[in-house]
Parts: sequence; structure tokens; C-alpha cells
Amino acid sequence: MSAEDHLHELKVWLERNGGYFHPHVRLRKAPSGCSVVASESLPPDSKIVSCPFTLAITKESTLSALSVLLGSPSTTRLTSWSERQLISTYLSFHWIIGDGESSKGVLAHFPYVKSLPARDQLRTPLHFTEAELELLKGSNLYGATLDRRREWEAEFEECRGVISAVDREWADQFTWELYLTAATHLSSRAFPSTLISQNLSLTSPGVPEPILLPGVDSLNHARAEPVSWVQSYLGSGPVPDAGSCLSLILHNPIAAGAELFNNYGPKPNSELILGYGFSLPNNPDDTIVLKIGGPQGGKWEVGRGARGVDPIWDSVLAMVQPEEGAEPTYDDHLDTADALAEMVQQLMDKLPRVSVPAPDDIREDVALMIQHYVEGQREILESLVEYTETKEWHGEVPAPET
Ligand SMILES: C[S@@+](CC[C@H](N)C(=O)[O-])C[C@H]1O[C@@H](n2cnc3c(N)ncnc32)[C@H](O)[C@@H]1O
Repeated sequence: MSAEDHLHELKVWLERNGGYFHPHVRLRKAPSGCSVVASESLPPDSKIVSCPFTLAITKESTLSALSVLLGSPSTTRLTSWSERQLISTYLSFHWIIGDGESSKGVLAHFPYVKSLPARDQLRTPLHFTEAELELLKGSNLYGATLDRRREWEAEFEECRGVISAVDREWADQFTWELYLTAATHLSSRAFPSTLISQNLSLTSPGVPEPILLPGVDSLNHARAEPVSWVQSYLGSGPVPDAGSCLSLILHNPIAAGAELFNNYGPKPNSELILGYGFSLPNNPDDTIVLKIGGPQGGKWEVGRGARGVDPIWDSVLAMVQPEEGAEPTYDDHLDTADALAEMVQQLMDKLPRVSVPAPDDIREDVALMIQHYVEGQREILESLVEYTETKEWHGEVPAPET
């Protein structure tokens, strides 16, 4: 079956199970998997796609499926797994077992899983070659990538241990590459679980868990696109009635032939690359992480135009002041500006240099992504240099003592 056939199957399967795709939208094969295009013009506020809650892939749904597959003695171990371990292992089992008789009723997402981008289409840094990863050295993203790889590898080993105790053949097929692919699908397509909970709130207390909403996750991202994720929760109890669903509404009119976009929220390129495998040029939401050691230190995110730098200034100022709690002097301010400028210069010197077109061993799309990211980091650091200069030269520090 071709990729287009799989996308068609996804649409048919979703509609057969109570979901919806607007009759004037088409799923098209794209380098990253698929894109959604209008076959005819669409008026404002069109409902594009709906996923019934019954097709959502959640921590709970995957825990019960895996408990059946792996048998009740494994259930205690499974309950300690994270949502990423459960959902990634559940997706992986679709590839391990296949859609024959043995999986009927337990693995319920074959048309969805088959429509997902193949491993060689994924571009998060955990899918970079060694040479590509090397290009990130000296940036925040390099460390974040290594941390994530370490964390996911440990999770994978834990999952494999449980599977191995049940079936050695399954464990042999449950490879790191398979788990990484599934975990990347989750990181690049997840919605917050609050969307399908009874009291819908994106800001409710506690961290929402990632869930998958087949179909609703087929649109690419456009920054600031006016889009609503609309919940239709039927019934008044904690278990939603049949027919409950989550829909995507696009508020702008769409011209025939144009691509339809979701809005994943304001995310810096570091997050887009690490979680999704793409970047935006001149991304206004870019940030850099600055860490300062010592008792007055901490970790801060600073955005373009030195957005969010004031607490860092205060922290460095507190460090350079010889006397704790004393009113800072003119010299304290100058020392703070110097210390901050030096720190920024060191970070600037460490930033990698990326050229596009890239050398032969670097994929063009990867080089471009890294270039967008590094340019953003550099521009933020330059804005910090400007900030320290402003502090120093434009009278924003107390006058020198005479
Ligand atoms: C939720 S999926 C969107 C649909 C996806 N294209 C697919 O094939 O299923 C998210 C993935 O789509 C791709 N993507 C989304 N928005 C993008 C954009 N603005 N530019 C490039 N790729 C994008 C990335 O590969 C990302 O991991």
C-alpha cells in the first residue's frame, strides 16, 4: 500500500468510528508525513476534523491494552510506567504483532499507526547522524538532546525487561529504534489530556499527560494561526458518553488548494526541534537558557529583545555586591554589566557555526533547522550585549558617587 492509501484508510477508519473530516479537505503525502489541503474554499470557523474520545490513545487505554497483551502478572510493573512508556510500547506492538487475528480487540489503531511518518522521515535530534549532532555542540540543545536520549534509553530498557519476561520473541523485535520512533510520534503529535477530561481547562492544576488524537494531529503548525480545539463532552459523569469528541475549528477562511494549519502554541525553535523535528525562521518565541551558579544563581530563559533578563541582572548584581543587602553602588552596576557581558561573550563563542548549503554528510533540512536555531540563539545573546550596554551607558544605573 502506498503512503496515500494509508492516509485514505486513516480517513475512512476515523469516519467509520464516529470521527469526522471536512468533505473539502484532502490528506496529502509530504516530506514530514502528511499535510492537509483544502480541495475547495472553506468559510471562516469551519470544523476540519474531529476525533471521538473512544479513539484517543491515553495512559489509561494503553495500560489496559498492554495488561491484556502481557498478562496480569505484568500489570503491577506496567502501572509504574510513564505515559510515554505505555503509549510508545502500545504503538510499537502494532508493528511487532501486526494486524492479524492475535491482535484483534487489543491493538485498536492499525490504520492510524500505518499512516504515521516512517522513521527515516523523523528529524528530531535523536534521529540525527553523529555528524549532525556534532553541529549542535556548544548549544543548549546539544545537552538537552543527550539528556533526552539517556532518559528514553533507560525507559526503553525497563519496558524491554517486562516484555522479555513474557515473550522473548516480542522482546527481540522490540528494538530501541522501534521505541524511539514511537516515542517521537508521541512527542511530535501529543495533545494535553485535559482536552478530553470532564472539566476542560488547559490551565488546570497538575501537569496534563500527553495523549494522541488520531486525525486531529494531521495538520502542520503555523505560528499564531487562529484555531480552536473544541471539546464536546457528552453526559454528566466522569466517563463521557458515546459521541464525545474533540474538534479542530479554523477561524480564518481558507482558499481552495491552500494548506490548513493547526497552532501548536508559541514554542521556541529549541522545543520545536527537540520535540517535533522542525524549526521556524526568525522565530519570535525563541529563548536561550542561562545558568548562573552559586547561592544567588539559578536557571533562566531569556527571549528575543532580552525579554526576561531582569532577574538575571538582579542575580549577578547580588553576586558582585561585596555586602549582602546593601544599596548597590555605581561600581556594582558596572561590575554587573561587565560580568554579564563576559558570560554572554563566552556563550557566543561556544555557539556552533552552521553553513547552508551543508557539507555532504549533513542533510540539508537538518542544516537549515540548526541554522535557524543558532541564529536565534545568537540574536538573543546580541540583545543581551545591547542590554548591558544600555545599563552601562544610558543612565539606567545610579550616578557615580563623588
Ligand atoms: C502533528 S504532526 C503534523 C502532521 C505531520 N506532517 C504528519 O505527517 O503527520 C507534526 C509533525 O509535522 C511536521 N510539521 C508540523 N508543522 C511543520 C512546519 N511548520 N514545518 C515543517 N514541518 C512541520 C513535523 O515533522 C512535526 O513533527
